[in-house]
Amino acid sequence: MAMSNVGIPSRQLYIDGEWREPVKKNRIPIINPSTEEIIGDIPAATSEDVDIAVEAARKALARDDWGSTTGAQRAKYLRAIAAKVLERKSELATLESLDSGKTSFESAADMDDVAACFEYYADLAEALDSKRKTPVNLHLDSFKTYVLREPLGVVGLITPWNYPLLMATWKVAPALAAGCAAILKPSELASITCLELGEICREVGLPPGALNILTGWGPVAAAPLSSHPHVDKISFTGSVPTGTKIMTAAAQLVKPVTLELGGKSPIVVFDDIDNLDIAVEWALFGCFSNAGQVCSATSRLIIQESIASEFLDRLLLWTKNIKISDPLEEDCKLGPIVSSGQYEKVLKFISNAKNEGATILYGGERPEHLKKGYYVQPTIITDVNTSMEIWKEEVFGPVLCVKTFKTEEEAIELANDTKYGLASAIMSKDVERCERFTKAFHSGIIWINCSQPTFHQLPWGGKKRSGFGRDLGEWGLEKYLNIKQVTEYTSDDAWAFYKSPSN
Ligand SMILES: NC(=O)C1=CN([C@@H]2O[C@H](COP(=O)(O)OP(=O)(O)OC[C@H]3O[C@@H](n4cnc5c(N)ncnc54)[C@H](O)[C@@H]3O)[C@@H](O)[C@H]2O)C=CC1
Ligand code: BAL
Ligand code: NA
Repeated sequence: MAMSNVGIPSRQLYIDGEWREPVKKNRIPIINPSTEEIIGDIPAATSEDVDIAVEAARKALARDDWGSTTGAQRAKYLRAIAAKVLERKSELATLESLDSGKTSFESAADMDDVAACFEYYADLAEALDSKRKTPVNLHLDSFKTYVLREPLGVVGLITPWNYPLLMATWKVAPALAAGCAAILKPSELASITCLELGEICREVGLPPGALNILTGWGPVAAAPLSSHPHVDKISFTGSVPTGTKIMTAAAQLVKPVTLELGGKSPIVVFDDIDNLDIAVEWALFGCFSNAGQVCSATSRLIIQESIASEFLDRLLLWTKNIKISDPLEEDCKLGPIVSSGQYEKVLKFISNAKNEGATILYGGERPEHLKKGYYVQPTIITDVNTSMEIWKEEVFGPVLCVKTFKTEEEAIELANDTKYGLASAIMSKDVERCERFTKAFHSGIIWINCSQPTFHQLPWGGKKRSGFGRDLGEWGLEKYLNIKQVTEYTSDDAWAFYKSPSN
């Protein structure tokens, strides 16, 4: 087994710029999914702590050191955070792998993305200063008008475990760039690196209360944010059932939400591809990277019948070549599933598929050489029909299901045959066909001749049951802004709607 010299820090809740013990003093064990061992614990916040954090956030907004900052001043904090993340990159990446089971290569890439995302929103924060006040010309002499972009207020950011620090950053960086005060609630399954973000904020001198980090159980530590009268918005990434609960609670207060809820994304492969192996590798990466625990995983392979057999043969060879091991081992390409609960869920999806009549072409079990840890082999399932659970439901594990098609019409129908709409991929060298599919796919993200590359300049989010609103890019910043119109009457003349009593 790969050994790590990195110790697990023992932290409290990060509230008002300092570490605070939760009011109820409870803690939650941290489990390393590759050993199934308890390696530390995190504080478990309750509604009492949420109230304290919300108050700290409100005070930060009311104080000049945060509430009156310019975008350029906030950019300095964001850049300092990015620099600290890079300084601690190797340690943070190891912590991410120990907590979530991510391969060390993927954890290190996440830390680079985290730093780059803070840098990107630092740029946008600076650019916001010139857009803060935009005059609007009405072609009327009697009015002067303008539009202000202001921080929306106190925002609740509820994030998942599949990219723990990166998904938090997709929300924290733009929220701080906008000038909001935020309360981050990471997933109880992987919170270590998000707590370290608290230490980084303390070290760079981020004004107290601008970012508060509460770890704990979802229904106890996160639900109170959705129903809190002084939380102005919720931005959430996670499951559909939890997204529904958050939206229901927020609706009672007409609180805006953005929801990123995962999917069952298709990858459509045509027989005109130039290079089979290149397409095979994208199909593999699209479903097995991060052990398939990716909201945008292209977990439905829809392949043209004429090349299906050859494609599957190559896919099998590539799949057998994937190194499954402790995520800290060199060249590991598939680590464990994040938790025992998720592991059991993935295995159940596979056994249900078998019981419904599908064929497990490869995998489906714990790898023989790994006796401990929540490992599942990369799994390829064929003989799938569209009424099966494995075709319809998000597995969130390394499980690819395969269907074939003959015509373009059939391919698009299969691709869109899902309640979700996050991402869709097409592999074809026919440029016009790719354009037709770009238009026909019902999703927020389109990949052409690839699957999964993600850039923080581009909007991220879906439609249908995958949710609404966008993270990343300028769209990821806009949602944390209040758009305020200001209309000033500048004429010396009376308005003269009513008859004046003095005439
Ligand atoms: N869209 C995505 O990126 C993700 C999708 N998922 C999907 O969700 C499934 C279950 O994973 P979970 O960890 O159980 O996801 P989840 O949706 O329950 O957890 C995500 C976050 O929501 C919080 N949460 C839980 N209950 C809450 C409530 N009542 N109110 C407010 N926040 C609450 C959790 O503490 C966590 O921080 C996965 O198998 C996968 O299908 C999971 C993680 C990420
Ligand atoms: N590339 C990843 C984003 C997600 O799974 O949410
Ligand atoms: Na963990």
